[in-house]
Order: sequence, then C-alpha cells, then structure tokens
Amino acid sequence: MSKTIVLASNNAGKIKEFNTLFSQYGIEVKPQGEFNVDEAEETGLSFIENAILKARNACEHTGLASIADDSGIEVDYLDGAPGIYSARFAGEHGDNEANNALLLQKLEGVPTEQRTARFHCVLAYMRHKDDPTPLVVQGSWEGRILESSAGVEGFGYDPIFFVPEKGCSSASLPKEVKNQLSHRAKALNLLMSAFKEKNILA
Ligand SMILES: O=c1nc[nH]c2c1ncn2[C@H]1C[C@H](O)[C@@H](COP(=O)(O)OP(=O)(O)OP(=O)(O)O)O1
Ligand SMILES: [Mg+2]
Repeated sequence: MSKTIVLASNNAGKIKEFNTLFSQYGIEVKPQGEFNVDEAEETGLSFIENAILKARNACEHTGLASIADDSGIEVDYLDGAPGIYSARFAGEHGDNEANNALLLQKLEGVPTEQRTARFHCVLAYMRHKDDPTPLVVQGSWEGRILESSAGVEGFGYDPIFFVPEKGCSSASLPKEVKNQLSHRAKALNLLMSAFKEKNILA
C-alpha cells in the first residue's frame, strides 16, 4: 500500500472489527488516536452527514486520507430511535450498559413481532479535507431487540440484538461470523468495490 489511511473513530469496538475487516482486503488503517485527532462534533442530522463530518475532521488534523464510520441502531417501535443518537441514547456518550438498559426499558412488554430493528452503518472516505466528492456507502443488518442481554462478544448494542438467521444475539456470534453478516461488513464491501473501480490504493 502506498499511502496511509486514517480511521476516523475512537470507538475501540469498531476499531477492532475494522482491523480484521481491512486486513481481509490487504489494507492497513491507523486509528485517529495515533495522530491525537480531537473528536469531531457529531452535529449532523443523518448518519451520512456525521460520517462526512468525522472523515473531514480527521483529514483536516492529519493531512491524510480518512475513512469514518457513523452507525447505530434503528428500532421500528420507536420510530427509528435511537438512530443517529445511539451512542448517547441514555445521556452519556458511549455508556453502552445504560444505553442497552434504556432500550430494554422502552420496549418492556412489547411483543416479539413488534421489536424489529436494524443496525445501520455509513462509511465515508475522503481524500483530503476539501474533497468535494466523498465516497459514501451504507450497509444494514436486520434483526430485533431481545428482552434481555445475551453474549459477551462485540460491543454496543450487540448483547440485545437478535440475529434471526443465526438464532442468537450478535454478541453470541463468533467474531468471524459477525464480520461476514454485519452492517459494517456490508458497507466496507461496497467501499472496497468503489476503491477498485476508482483505482484508489491501486
Ligand atoms: O456493530 C455494532 N454492534 C453494536 N453496536 C453498534 C454497532 N455498530 C454501531 N453500534 C452502536 C454503538 C454506538 O452506540 C453507536 C455508534 O455511534 P457512533 O457515533 O457511530 O460511534 P462512536 O461515537 O462510538 O465512535 P466514533 O464516532 O469515534 O466512531 O451505534
Ligand atoms: Mg461518535
């Protein structure tokens, strides 16, 4: 690979997954923490806007190309909430336990068939901070919200996300399996196709 790509994320769970996923494509990325990039303010009103804000922030602070991930969970019974606010659903950014507890509480007594939900991931690639044509791709993963936590793998909402095709929570899946099925894996697959088509990193 000829150039460094910064991964515009501070989320340890995402970074771990990306290390595995990118290595499958023979690409090395460096998390923005290695460059002391300050966290971007996620002021957008969509995953797409926030992904671009994060990618642009990382480009600006490093002078390098970057990839950002903005993701979250949409629950149908809650009209799509927590959506872009998934990381701060219960108030404090990144308090996964509180977020999961609040989501379970809001769905208390709601029957199984009304607990449908999906993970959503938007990836944005920007060559530099003024890049007028960021590459933007999306992936989603359908499932439903369990009635209690199960499993210890993954991060975030994984313990309460039921994966119908596997019959268990996403936190109960081996990492390799999540990395084949997930919203993030699907989005990255699309990004890698776009890279190929545009000879990025070729
Ligand atoms: O595969 C996943 N499995 C479980 N939970 C997940 C997943 N993917 C996203 N999520 C949840 C975690 C967090 O509550 C929110 C992402 O929020 P999001 O703003 O994109 O990330 P973040 O602030 O944690 O890190 P950063 O912005 O530095 O990448 O969605
Ligand atoms: Mg964030």
